[in-house]
Amino acid sequence: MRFHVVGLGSVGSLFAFHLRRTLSEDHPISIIIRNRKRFLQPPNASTPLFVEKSSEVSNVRGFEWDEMDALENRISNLVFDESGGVRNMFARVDDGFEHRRFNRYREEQMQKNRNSTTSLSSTSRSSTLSGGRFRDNSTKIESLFVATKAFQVIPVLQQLRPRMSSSTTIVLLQNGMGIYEKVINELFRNPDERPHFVLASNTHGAWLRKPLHTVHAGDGDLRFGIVPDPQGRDFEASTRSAEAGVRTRALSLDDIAPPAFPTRPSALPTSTLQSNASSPPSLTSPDTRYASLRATIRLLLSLSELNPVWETAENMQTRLRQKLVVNSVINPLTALMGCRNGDLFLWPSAHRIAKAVCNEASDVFKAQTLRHSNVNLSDSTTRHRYANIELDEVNILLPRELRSRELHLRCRKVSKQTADNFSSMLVDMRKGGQTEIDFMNGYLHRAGLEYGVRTPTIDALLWMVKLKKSMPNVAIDYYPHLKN
Ligand SMILES: CC(C)(CO)[C@@H](O)C(=O)[O-]
Repeated sequence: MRFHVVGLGSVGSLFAFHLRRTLSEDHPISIIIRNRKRFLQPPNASTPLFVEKSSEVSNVRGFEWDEMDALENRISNLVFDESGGVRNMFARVDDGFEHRRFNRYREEQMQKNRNSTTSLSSTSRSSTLSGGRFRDNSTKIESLFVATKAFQVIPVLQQLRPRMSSSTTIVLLQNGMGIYEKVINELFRNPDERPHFVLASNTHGAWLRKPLHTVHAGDGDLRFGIVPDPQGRDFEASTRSAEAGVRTRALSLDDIAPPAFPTRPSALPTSTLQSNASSPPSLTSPDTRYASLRATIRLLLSLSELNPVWETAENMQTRLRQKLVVNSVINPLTALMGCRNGDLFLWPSAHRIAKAVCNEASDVFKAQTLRHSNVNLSDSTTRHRYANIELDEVNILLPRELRSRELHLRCRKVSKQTADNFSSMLVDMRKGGQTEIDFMNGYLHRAGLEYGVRTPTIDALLWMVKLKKSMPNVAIDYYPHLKN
């Protein structure tokens, strides 16, 4: 079975490295790159990926490289009007230099595009140019690890969608929350045609020394959970099994699909999970639809150096929310202050801001939990009781990890564990690129509005990051006397 990886930042590179090291050579790994011009030499099967850990550098080779057409890639985010002119632009740019260069020649490219896509502009009022525009690759995608930035997921999946089906498995590895919901709403509304989704949360510290060379700076873990099946298959049946004793109830690959078809599991790494299914399904079995999901989960479990943990869907939601808060504290504060993660909590003011964010986020989670719990608010006594209580009293319904104090402790712990790192948001901002703030503080802000919870500190950080990103950093140059 073939696995694809898209997004070759620090996390994507670390993943691709460990996938290649773990999988037998019978299983090709294709790295989808968005622009070969970013490489000094076009990559090929002997192009290595390097990972540096504790000053020791290792490398692996043997990848296949899929190239998204650079021009198609850029123009796929342009929305054209009837005359072929640009109506709106969601240009995905990697840094300020790319942006400026892109601006310089976009008119020329657009002109070429207008000439070659007249039918597009004449048939629709407003269309996006997208959909499988790979120059020379149309391989079907069975399993895809998406390690791009959160804001790149939609355009990238939009382009790859023609190569996917309801049997494909997509692993989302982004920081932040709300990405899966956006993907479903914008790209896969029909549950019958929807691929399988796995949500993952990575806490390993990693940064790119240069393209294709990742520094694995701090050990963390890799938690992942399968999004419940719209077709109703229960991926967690074994955890509820009446036959198994409480101690032996665990997630089982056999709840996803029986083994041995069609992924030649002898060629996959040996899973620590034992299979107890009797016989492989037939060629026409509906289990073929779930084969890539089983193989992907099995592969994730075998990435032992990344400390993988398969979580139930419910536990995964807790993990994702916990990480969301850590990111909503550390990322904007380090990006605004221009400091390393470990510098933050040396200062009482940072603690105050972090505590306020954790309180607000925990209140949002309590309100969400209350709304989705079994508390029957149509019952007037219960409604009266809950209408008058402080959100604190709902603590009992909230997983311990999402209580304010625990969240604050978690922020401090991550800041310490990644003390020498520059956060991804600080790096994005310094490169002049887009940040993931809309999927971090932005997600909590929107949830606060939806559940009627005020989030003033979360919002202030959100607007300040946006302000910092948009305001040119020149003011001081106009007033030289202020520099002394
Ligand atoms: C947690 C975090 C801030 C640690 O570096 C990381 O998720 C990041 O940089 O986004």
